[in-house]
Amino acid sequence: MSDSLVIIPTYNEKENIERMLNTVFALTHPFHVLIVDDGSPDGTAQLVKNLQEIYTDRLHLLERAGKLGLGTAYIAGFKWGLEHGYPYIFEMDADFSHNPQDLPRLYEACAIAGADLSVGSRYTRGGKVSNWSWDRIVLSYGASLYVRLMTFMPVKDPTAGFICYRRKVLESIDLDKIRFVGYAFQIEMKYASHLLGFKIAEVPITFVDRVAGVSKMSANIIQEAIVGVFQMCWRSFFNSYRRGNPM
Ligand SMILES: Nc1nc2c(ncn2[C@@H]2O[C@H](COP(=O)(O)OP(=O)(O)O[C@H]3O[C@H](CO)[C@@H](O)[C@H](O)[C@@H]3O)[C@@H](O)[C@H]2O)c(=O)[nH]1
Repeated sequence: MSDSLVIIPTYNEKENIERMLNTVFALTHPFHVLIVDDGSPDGTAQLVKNLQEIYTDRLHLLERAGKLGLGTAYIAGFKWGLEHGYPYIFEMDADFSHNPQDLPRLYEACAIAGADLSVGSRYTRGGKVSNWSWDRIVLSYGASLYVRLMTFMPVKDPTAGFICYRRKVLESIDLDKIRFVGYAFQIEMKYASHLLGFKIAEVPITFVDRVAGVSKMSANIIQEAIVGVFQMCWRSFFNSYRRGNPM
């Protein structure tokens, strides 16, 4: 048994997933991995099944029928991780935009330094973005500013998707109340954690744009974030994300 589960959502990541898994499993800390694949037409899930023959106890696979969005993939993964008893549960992209070598630093920020969740942050001191197009930088930085102004969250990179959660955070949040399915899901999870009083630490990382495969960013995802953040703040005025509270 390991104390750490890394959830990696995948949609058409055949070009990245084998190298990613080999890298994670070569780390000194004995991370386990759960792949949540949404029926990738490129055969990502079959490749993961082949790798399960090598990484028998450490590599798990959840298959879903179709592309249901990043947010619901993580929610399914969180529920699986909680059911299987992991004390620390991580989010990470499959495409090396998050460097798996940074996983131990996120772990230490929680397990040693005492944060409830640690966020791999591009916009905290020491963090940066490498080889992104200027329009993607403007969009991402603008989104972060917008969210910080709307929510008053003390998090410089609220859209970040490289995270370590202590299980108590995921147990406290009513995961069925998380409404965003796209990347705004990242904002909503941090917002819920913040409202419930959990201690959020930002760990500086360098985010590198993917070299293989394509981003799944779309106009719908951006629209969900702009309109949705406003609705999210409004709703939270009246109700709580805490498990057991009506919303
Ligand atoms: N299962 C599943 N996986 C998905 C889906 N959409 C994307 N993914 C997976 O989610 C990861 C991130 O997808 P990308 O499309 O590469 O994301 P990105 O544009 O680089 O966005 C990253 O940065 C954003 C902030 O700038 C983050 O908000 C986002 O979570 C992600 O880390 C990849 O492993 C990808 O295969 C989906 O519908 N279903």
